[in-house]
This record gives sequence, C-alpha cells and structure tokens, in this order.
Amino acid sequence: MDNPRTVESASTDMIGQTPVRESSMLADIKSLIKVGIINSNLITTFAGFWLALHFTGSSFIDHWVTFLLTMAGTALVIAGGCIINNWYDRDIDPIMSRTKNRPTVTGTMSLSLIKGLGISTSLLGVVVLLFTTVEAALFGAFGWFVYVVLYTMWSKRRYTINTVIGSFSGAVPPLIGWAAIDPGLQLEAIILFLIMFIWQTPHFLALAMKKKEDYKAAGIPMLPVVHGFEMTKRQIVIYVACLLPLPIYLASLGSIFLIIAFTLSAGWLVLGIYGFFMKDDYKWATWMFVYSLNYLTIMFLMMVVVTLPFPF
Ligand code: HEM
Ligand SMILES: CC(C)=CCC/C(C)=C/CC/C(C)=C/COP(=O)(O)OP(=O)(O)O
Repeated sequence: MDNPRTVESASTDMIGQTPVRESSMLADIKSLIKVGIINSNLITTFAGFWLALHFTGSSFIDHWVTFLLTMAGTALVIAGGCIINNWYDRDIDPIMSRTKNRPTVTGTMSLSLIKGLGISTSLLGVVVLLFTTVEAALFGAFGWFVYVVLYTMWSKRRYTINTVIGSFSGAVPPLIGWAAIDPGLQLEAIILFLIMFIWQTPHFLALAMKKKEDYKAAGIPMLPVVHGFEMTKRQIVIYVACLLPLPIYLASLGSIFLIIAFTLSAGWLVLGIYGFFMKDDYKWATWMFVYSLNYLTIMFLMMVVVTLPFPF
C-alpha cells in the first residue's frame, strides 16, 4: 500500500532535526481526521437516520442506542479514512499551502503511528456499525473503500473525474444513517444520496479553483488545472442546476421544506451564473464554496426540523 513517491519519514527534516511546531496534540488529531468534514458528514448521517425513523413511523426514544452506535461508527469510519488519506498524501501535502501543516508533513506524529491509527479507527468504525445493521456497516465499508482506494490511491492523482469518484463516498453517510433503521431503504434515501452526490462537485470545484496553483504544483489533475476556469465554471453551474428538481421527490416533507430547498438551490444557481459576469474568479469561487457549506447545513437540518414531532 506504500506510495512509491513516499517520503521515508516525516519525523526528521533534511538535516536530521525533528521540526518543532507550536501545536497541541489535539490540533494534530483534528487536522488528521479532518474534523470539519466529519462534522458535516454527521449532519447528513443524522438526517438519514431521522428520516428513516419518520418514514417508518419509529420513535427516536426506542432507538437512541442505535443512534449513538450509528453516529460513533460513522465518525470512526470517516476519521479512519481521512487519517489514511493524509498518510497516503504525505508526499504531496508538503507542496500545498493548505495541507502543509498536517502532522503527516510536520512530523509531530510518527508515520507508523498515523498509519496504525488510520487502520484501527476504520476497523473499529465498521465493527461499531455492525451493532446497528449489517447493511449500515456495508455502506460504511463501501464509502471507506471508495474514498481511500478508488479516490485517494487511484483517481485523485490520475484523472479529472477524481471528484466524481470521490463523490460516491461523500454521498454514503445519509445511507448509513437510514440503513441503521431501515436496511431496505426507500426512494427518499436515494434522493438524499443523489443530493449529496451532485452537491460535492460544485462544493469542491469551487475550492479547486481557489487552490489551482497548489494543485498544479503538486501535479494533481483537478479540473481547473487541466481545463481552466471557464470549463470548471460551466461544470459547476450544470451540477448546481441538477440539484434544482431533486426536492420534488421529498414533497412529503411539506411545503415549507420545498420552498426553502428550492430557494437554496435557485440562489446557488443564480450565484453560479453570475460567475460568468464577475471579473474576480477567486472571489466568486470563495462565495460558491461558502454557499455550498451553508446549502448543505440548512438543507439537511431543515429535513429534520420539518419532521420534528410537535409538540416537541
Ligand atoms: C468529492 C468530495 C469532496 C471533496 C473533493 C472535498 C474537498 C474538500 C477540501 C479539499 C476541503 C478543504 C479542507 C482543508 O483545507 O483542510 C473541504 C472542506 C470542507 N468540506 Fe469538502 N470535500 C468533499 C466532500 C465533502 C462532503 C461530503 C462534506 C460534508 C458532508 C464536506 C464538507 C466540508 C466542510 C464542512 C469543509 C470546511 C471545513 C474544513 O475545512 O474542515 N465535503 N472539502
Ligand atoms: C463512509 C465514508 C468513509 C465516507 C467518506 C466521507 C468523506 C471523507 C467525504 C469527503 C470526500 C473527499 C474526496 C474529501 C477530500 O479529500 P482530499 O484528499 O481531496 O482532501 P485534502 O486535499 O484536504 O487531503
């Protein structure tokens, strides 16, 4: 599994000195597991879990242990995948300003410890999910395999469709949450998967535009590096437009949700099209990236809010 372009050890620098970095172990761990991405993925996992309760007429109180196992198991599987992703990318992360302070680069944690942590955390996560349903554990293992093997080790460094491949993994957490309650899934579960699958490309391509020079220096064939900004902006707008009709399939969540969902999607599309008239592509890409995070949070939290049992 070793990466041929591996830095033998990040624990010492060129003259054998261990680089010292003013950062706590906690900061290193948070950076290693990509805590920001985990937190957001747990929102979509919980939305899947909650809507499965809603559509099967089950009560949260009767499933609070399953809830804890689902959230813990999913967090562990994603954390394990992110740790191994960082371990594998230790040769390119020093080149990119965004990733050069990770412990896999600075050497504040040993690479063997990081590799062991990644494998054990991943395995623990799948085992914990097995205590919910086998299907939830299988979805977790699938998402891990796509992220670590098909995205990180295979497509990320070779093809511009790496983002599409990675999107299969990022769209899995809502299915983990749903399958923990209802292993057979329902149409609504597939719609959650599709929203996440489509959302990730504009989310990431906006970031890839901002970090184009970093990715170019690291030799990563992200779309803006290979095909430039105009093609990337067109792809972003097409993907955002594809999000527009999806809430129709969640009409059973009621008119308040539909109005909010359409407004969110239409707003993102208008901002996307505005990008063809803006002079500052970097400012536009920043707006699109920030909008993507708010879109995700509001959309999935609203799915829970509109299905809360009243009175609370
Ligand atoms: C193809 C799939 C995806 C790619 C390539 C991708 C890529 C990235 C990258 C490179 C960053 C910057 C992280 C950093 O600078 O450390 C980021 C940030 C972020 N991503 Fe994504 N991401 C993807 C999917 C997702 C998914 C599925 C979620 C949540 C459900 C998500 C949520 C976030 C959040 C919340 C941030 C900002 C917080 C942070 O920087 O830690 N991403 N993404
Ligand atoms: C069940 C399961 C494991 C789901 C995966 C959820 C998840 C981590 C989604 C994000 C996918 C992704 C491609 C992140 C960016 O990695 P990157 O290597 O491009 O980011 P980097 O450059 O910041 O390291």
